[in-house]
Amino acid sequence: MSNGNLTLRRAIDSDWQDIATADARAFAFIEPLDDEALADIRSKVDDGDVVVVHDNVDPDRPVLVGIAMFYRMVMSVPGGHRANLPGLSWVSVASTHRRRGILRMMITELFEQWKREESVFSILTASEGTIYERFGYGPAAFEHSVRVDLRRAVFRAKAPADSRVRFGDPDQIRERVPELHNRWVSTRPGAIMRAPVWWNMIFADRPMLRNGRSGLHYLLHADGYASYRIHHETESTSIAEVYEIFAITDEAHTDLWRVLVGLDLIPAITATTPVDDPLPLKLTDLRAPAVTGIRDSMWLRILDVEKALALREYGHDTQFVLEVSDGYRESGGRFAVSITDSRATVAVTEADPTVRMDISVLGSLYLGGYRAVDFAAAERLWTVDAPTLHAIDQAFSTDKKPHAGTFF
Ligand SMILES: CC(=O)SCCNC(=O)CCNC(=O)[C@H](O)C(C)(C)COP(=O)(O)OP(=O)(O)OC[C@H]1O[C@@H](n2cnc3c(N)ncnc32)[C@H](O)[C@@H]1OP(=O)(O)O
Repeated sequence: MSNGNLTLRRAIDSDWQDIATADARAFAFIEPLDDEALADIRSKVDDGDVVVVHDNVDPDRPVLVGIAMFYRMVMSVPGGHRANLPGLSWVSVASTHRRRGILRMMITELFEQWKREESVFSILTASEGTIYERFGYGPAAFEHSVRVDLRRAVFRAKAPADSRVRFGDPDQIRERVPELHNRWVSTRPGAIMRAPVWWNMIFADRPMLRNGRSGLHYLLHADGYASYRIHHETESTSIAEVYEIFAITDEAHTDLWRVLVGLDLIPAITATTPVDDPLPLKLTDLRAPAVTGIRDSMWLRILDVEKALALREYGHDTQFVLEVSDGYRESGGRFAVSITDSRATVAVTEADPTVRMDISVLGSLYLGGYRAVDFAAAERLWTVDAPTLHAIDQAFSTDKKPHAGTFF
């Protein structure tokens, strides 16, 4: 594909050093990824899933000015079904070439590929909140940043007589952690499964990506694990930063957090948690874990409304005619939706709509991260009457809030 002096093609082997340089500039890294870290990334993506744009004003010296790629990922939807889907990532355009339509050119190319491949959804983690809605993505999962004050963190329940948590040695970690994570994926909508190549990068724990923090310490439980780093917050104080904590059972969640809040000689722990994490309810002082931030951790784009609606389970049986607008592609239309025994049958219809919304709003509702009543209050979702809104709200709500668990 070409557009004036710009050409778009799939990446080849010799592009990767330029990709690393361009990526470091675009994302304000101190240094480009080194050879090892770049090899880790390359092991997770096929060059055929990476698009690059060159400026050919000087045909002897084409300059790389745009990159976009996608990972082939698997995500859990409400009810536990796992969907294959492209995860858009590494999107960048050189500062010298911004706002000339290069992002749009690359996304259009990838959407064409996903159409050929009959993808039902696409996901991404967004660098800014204003870029991706125009392409039909909606914020779909959120996470809290928390800082736990260890002087105030006391569990209500007594500690069990026997500790059920152990530090893992490297062999145990490699053997058990991927299996525990895979079991956790089934417990949350929006949870992203990790292929073995993703684990290689995590277990390699490259010093370059630690930003001066310690290596990872792993805590293992029969039904979960946690990993954390120590870092100097001030010259005289170190704190622990939880890298990840995934618990399949409530008991494992309590046991792992009990060990973390019992770490010696540090005043605080920071962590990223699901927005409905029960830790504050387990402590005598609910203010011990202070929420220091909330982040839209994953955005979802529905590419095929009929298939997407039929894939998940629902919290309430109902019928409605849904009109979806899609200003970027042709995924919208009118759909008769009938939910019985938590499953939906969906068919294209000419009937008058009883619910209307943009495709990005449907993406935001799909995993249960937002409620329909909130979008109605924001005047971004219309229903024919209040009972219809209530029914839609009940149908799309989930017991647990979505949590992706993997940044990409
Ligand atoms: C999934 C991910 O990888 S998220 C990471 C995204 N990358 C970054 O944040 C790295 C730094 N930023 C960049 O590299 C670039 O500024 C990009 C990729 C965000 C945008 O690239 P550009 O080529 O300038 O975008 P392009 O000109 O195609 O713009 C497409 C549309 O998005 C809009 N847009 C682009 N960037 C932004 C922005 N930062 N904020 C708001 N709107 C934006 C444009 O106005 C344009 O709107 P329109 O077509 O509806 O009129």
